[in-house]
Amino acid sequence: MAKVLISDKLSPTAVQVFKDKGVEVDYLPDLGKDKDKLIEVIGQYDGLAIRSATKATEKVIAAADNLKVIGRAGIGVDNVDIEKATQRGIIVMNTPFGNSITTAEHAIAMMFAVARQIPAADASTQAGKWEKSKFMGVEITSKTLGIIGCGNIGGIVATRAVGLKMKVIAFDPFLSPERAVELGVEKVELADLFKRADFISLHTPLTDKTRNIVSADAIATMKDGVRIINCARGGLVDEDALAEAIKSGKVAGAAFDVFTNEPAKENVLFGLPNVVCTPHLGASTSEAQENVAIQVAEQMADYLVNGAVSNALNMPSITAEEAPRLTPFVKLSDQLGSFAGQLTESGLKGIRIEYEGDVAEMNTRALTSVVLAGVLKPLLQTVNMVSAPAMAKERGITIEETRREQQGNYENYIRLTLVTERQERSVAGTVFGDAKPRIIQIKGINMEAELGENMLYITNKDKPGFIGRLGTLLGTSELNIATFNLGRKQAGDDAIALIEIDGSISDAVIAEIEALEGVVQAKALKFSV
Ligand SMILES: NC(=O)C1=CN([C@@H]2O[C@H](COP(=O)(O)OP(=O)(O)OC[C@H]3O[C@@H](n4cnc5c(N)ncnc54)[C@H](O)[C@@H]3O)[C@@H](O)[C@H]2O)C=CC1
Ligand SMILES: O=C(O)CCC(=O)C(=O)O
Repeated sequence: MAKVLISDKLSPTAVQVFKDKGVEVDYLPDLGKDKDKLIEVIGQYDGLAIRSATKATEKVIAAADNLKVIGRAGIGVDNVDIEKATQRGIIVMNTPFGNSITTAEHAIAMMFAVARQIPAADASTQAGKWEKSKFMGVEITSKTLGIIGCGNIGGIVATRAVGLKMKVIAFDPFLSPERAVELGVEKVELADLFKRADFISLHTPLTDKTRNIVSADAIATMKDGVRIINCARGGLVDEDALAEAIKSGKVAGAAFDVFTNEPAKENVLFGLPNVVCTPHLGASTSEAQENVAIQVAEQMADYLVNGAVSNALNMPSITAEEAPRLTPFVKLSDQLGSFAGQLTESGLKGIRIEYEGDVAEMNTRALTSVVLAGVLKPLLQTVNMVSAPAMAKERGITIEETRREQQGNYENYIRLTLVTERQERSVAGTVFGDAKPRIIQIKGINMEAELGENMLYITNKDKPGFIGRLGTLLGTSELNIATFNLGRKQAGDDAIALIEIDGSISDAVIAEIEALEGVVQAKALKFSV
């Protein structure tokens, strides 16, 4: 039974979802803060469910010998080393929509708070002062809100702000003109946004491009009295530059939920006039936490139990509905990759995968990942379908995928061609109605073979007497033949034999086979069945 660790505070519903789906679960919500303890125990688990306190660092991942999936109950995955997880074949998934409304509402709440200085006015009033003239605010109606990053959360903020009668402008290189119209926003360039906005709200991830997107230079181009809201990620705004701009009066206020260093026990913005801060509360509503907890548990359990993949950041999705239909093709892809990989001895330069017929309509991205993992496995023991595309890329192997409708007799087939420094070698297979994968062609030679755990692959000169000699040798070596498949192009050409053996084939037997008259190549191949 798969076992999951929840190492951050997650709604208890997640525990129930895991249990209902047949996954064992340990709920240790404080463990995420104790990185040494996490490293000590992580090796026992197949899944790790987290929020933001747990840092799935390189060290944690290196110790995670059984880990298959990390699930983030939330959106940002900057607390997960995705590259290292991918290299170890661990899927990283998030819940991209479960807390978007809640976070957008927090941004709107922060905009009001900074427009009307509500926190400071509250503190003053409850302290018994009645400082009515001190807390003069501004209306937001008819003001311009500049949104940087107009994805899920930015888009919700935009529609709420339009409802509040604001003029909304947005900078987002991936925002299509159609979506901008749908949201009621004007798409603008960043420099234009800085010049025109009365309020600026950030909603991008933190990347090399977005780090300090609000810099000292950017602030200098803004309107005097601008107010800045950050409920996305610390580091999007240069906090020192903003602090100076608040002190000088250039910026009239800032509302921050996220900080460059978290937990933010101290920060250059703290205590400045009209700065409103919350401790990364954007996603903290009961509704959002229930949503993300249920969603992450369902996604992780679906993967661990059925192989369905959703919202993975390092792997194509496989829906629960398509997983059963895809399963025989996953097996075929694995067998083709493994077959070709085990026969490849010289430097691999390129991999071509052709999908024809029914299979071309399926999730070929996932199948391609499986093929790649099969090909690379003889070289890289730890590779799997998650890590294979990155590992192939790292090694400069080009991947070409083509898909077409049925043209020949087979309702579906997959042909894999490996391009090495010396040659091109191809192998093709199909899945019949019985859901069993079959090899149908090797190096252009037709045959129909099912692969078992131990296979003997032989290329030989097609001359009389060879099969007899081989049979005798296998018999005297006490190797029982389970199935025997032969193929050749024309009489007298090279022929191929693919033989299933009950038991493993030693190097000594392979050497004896190689010594038989007419043998060009002999190899013992192993498959997972
Ligand atoms: N404060 C909190 O508790 C929470 C914070 N967040 C954070 O909010 C942010 C936004 O989340 P979502 O809207 O769900 O993400 P999303 O992926 O739906 O949207 C992000 C948008 O940023 C845009 N973008 C990327 N690079 C850009 C650039 N250089 N300039 C301008 N736009 C750029 C993308 O095109 C995309 O449309 C994330 O950083 C996420 O981690 C999310 C949930 C809760
Ligand atoms: O889990 C949380 O409280 C933080 C949520 C968040 O920052 C995110 O989903 O990106």
